Amino acid sequence: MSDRPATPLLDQARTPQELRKLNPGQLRQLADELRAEMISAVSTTGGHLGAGLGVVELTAALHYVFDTPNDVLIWDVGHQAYPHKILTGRRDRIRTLRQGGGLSGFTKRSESEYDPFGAAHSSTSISAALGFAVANKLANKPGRAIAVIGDGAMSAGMAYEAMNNAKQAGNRLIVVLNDNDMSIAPPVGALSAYLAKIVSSRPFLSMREFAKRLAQKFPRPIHDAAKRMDEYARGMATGGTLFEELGFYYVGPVDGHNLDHLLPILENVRDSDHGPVLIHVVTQKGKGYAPAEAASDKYHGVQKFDVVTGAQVKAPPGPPAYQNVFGDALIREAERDSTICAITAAMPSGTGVDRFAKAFPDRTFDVGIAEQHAVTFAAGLAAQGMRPFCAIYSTFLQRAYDQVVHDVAIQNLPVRFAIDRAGLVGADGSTHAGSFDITYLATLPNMVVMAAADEAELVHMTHTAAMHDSGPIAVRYPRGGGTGAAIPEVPQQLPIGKGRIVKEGKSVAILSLGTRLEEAMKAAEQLEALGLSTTVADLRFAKPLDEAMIEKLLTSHEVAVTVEEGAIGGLGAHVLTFASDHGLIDNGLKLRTLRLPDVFQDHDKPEKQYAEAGLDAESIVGTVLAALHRNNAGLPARA
Ligand SMILES: Cc1ncc(C[n+]2csc(CCOP(=O)(O)OP(=O)(O)O)c2C)c(N)n1
Ligand SMILES: CC(=O)[C@@H](O)[C@H](O)COP(=O)(O)O
Ligand SMILES: [Mg+2]
Repeated sequence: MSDRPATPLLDQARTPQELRKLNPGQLRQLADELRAEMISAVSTTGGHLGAGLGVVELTAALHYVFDTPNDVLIWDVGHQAYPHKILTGRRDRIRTLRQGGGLSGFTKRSESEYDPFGAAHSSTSISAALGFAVANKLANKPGRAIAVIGDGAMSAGMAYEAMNNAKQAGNRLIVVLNDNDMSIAPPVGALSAYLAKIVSSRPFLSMREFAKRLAQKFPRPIHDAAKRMDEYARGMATGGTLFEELGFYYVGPVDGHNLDHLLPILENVRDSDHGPVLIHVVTQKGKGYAPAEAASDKYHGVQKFDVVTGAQVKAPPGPPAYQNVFGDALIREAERDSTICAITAAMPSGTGVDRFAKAFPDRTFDVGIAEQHAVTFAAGLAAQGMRPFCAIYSTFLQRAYDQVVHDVAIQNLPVRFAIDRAGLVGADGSTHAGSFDITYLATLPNMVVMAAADEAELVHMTHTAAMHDSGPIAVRYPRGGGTGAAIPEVPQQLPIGKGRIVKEGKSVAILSLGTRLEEAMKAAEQLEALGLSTTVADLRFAKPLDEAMIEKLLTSHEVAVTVEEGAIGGLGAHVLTFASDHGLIDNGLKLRTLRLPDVFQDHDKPEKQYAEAGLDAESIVGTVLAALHRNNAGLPARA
């Protein structure tokens, strides 16, 4: 055994074309180098680590066996795609991950030809891959579509809708089920138990075993490929019955870290002339990095960290995160009221429901990545007398919009929606921005929509929601920590549809919603310094509006500006409509609405995103001065 260090291989595998020039025996070393590179990169950027560590071998094997990008490779969610990015020409930029102007933390079409389909919201990969496969078939073009979907993502209904429809793709569609027995939290539900049963009840499918069974099954050449595949799949009885009943040929379970097994099995599936095939690959989230393997969350999402110790660089101690303020406030409500319960869609820690679960395990429901089910499940609970809090990020609630309309709002059921990650979220970028919930909820009859300006307001609004039995109600709040406002000992029940004047003034009125209040107050200070007396109102409700307060403000100030952490169609639109309906803009009022721009903003630091969106203090001041035809010195603007 030579004691000379092995020649690094990662430098020779900058693209899949280069990778495929290596011989199979070199892939083990390549995978080790790839894993080390990923750990090093993420230690400097932070981001999603555990999922990518679990698919290092799988990534190398898929790009080695399949002719990417002609064979399209679609990663579900895409948070595990850092090794994929390193092997597809982006190693030089991998340390720009999730930073302004840098690589996205998920797959993104505009970023690379090797990212045929963008992701970030889970469970879309099989549908997308099926689209590519059928398109190839219709165009009589070669090329397969491979969807890599996790066991967590496989708990969403959309995955079954796609599999139910997949037969038409034949052998052009391959689904790789990456089963690491983890979601963000441990997986839940019957599917997780089913997969565990398969994995625990039989050895990994080795190539020798695979070939032996194949030979046993087909001693004589069978010319009819369909018959061959059918017998091989059925006869092998490897337990993937659920998938076989959906029309897939199940192959597995396969050890996803054993390249000696992975490569030949993938080659066989590639060359099979029948399908679709589902390969059940078993991996370990966090594989190959001891601190991640030992962590309960397998380092799903990490801050920058010390590679040697795994110690993450903790943010300086600040106010409690909104998710935890909500979790604790809900516990207080549940102590008082035994009908209060909490539902999360696979995001217990991100929503603060994990805290509630410790206090009230019997009244906590993690339904898996199943937002549509979560909402209608909550509607059923409410219809039968419970007071359910459905805690779902703004962006993920988009997936359950029809359930909100059809099952909750139309029936006027008292479901409470705790909408975290409202507004811009920073590093996760446009796929995770909570831009639309004001628009998509405040337009619904019966719906009450609140926005917390700080953590004290969140406590009051959680209580208000708990006490609101006459129909659906939502409270939205942003990602991260609050303003440091004191957490009230006794939560107040806020009068529905009533805002509050935070600062009295005379000539300018800023109508703020949610946590833009801080910037609104800074803007008011700047405007006062320019001689413009400014009122600041925290509207608290996007629906119903505080019409009396708004009418008073609009008829007693020269300029009025609404500001919200939401896209067009939200608070500003409702205030404009109210003003128009009541003739409040007929006599020269200068009314302006500040909202998110009509673009999907890329990832960056949230404060930068809000400045870019024109929702910071400077932009509010600029809007007022422009309305008054003045410049930033407060002087009349030159004609
Ligand atoms: C619709 C939707 N809901 C929730 C999430 C948040 N989320 C991101 S990754 C993840 C867990 C995914 O588990 P799995 O598919 O098993 O992938 P793994 O991290 O184990 O590789 C969740 C719930 C999401 N991305 N999309
Ligand atoms: C990949 C994914 O969708 C989640 O991991 C998400 O990134 C979590 O977002 P937070 O970090 O805001 O909880
Ligand atoms: Mg998983």
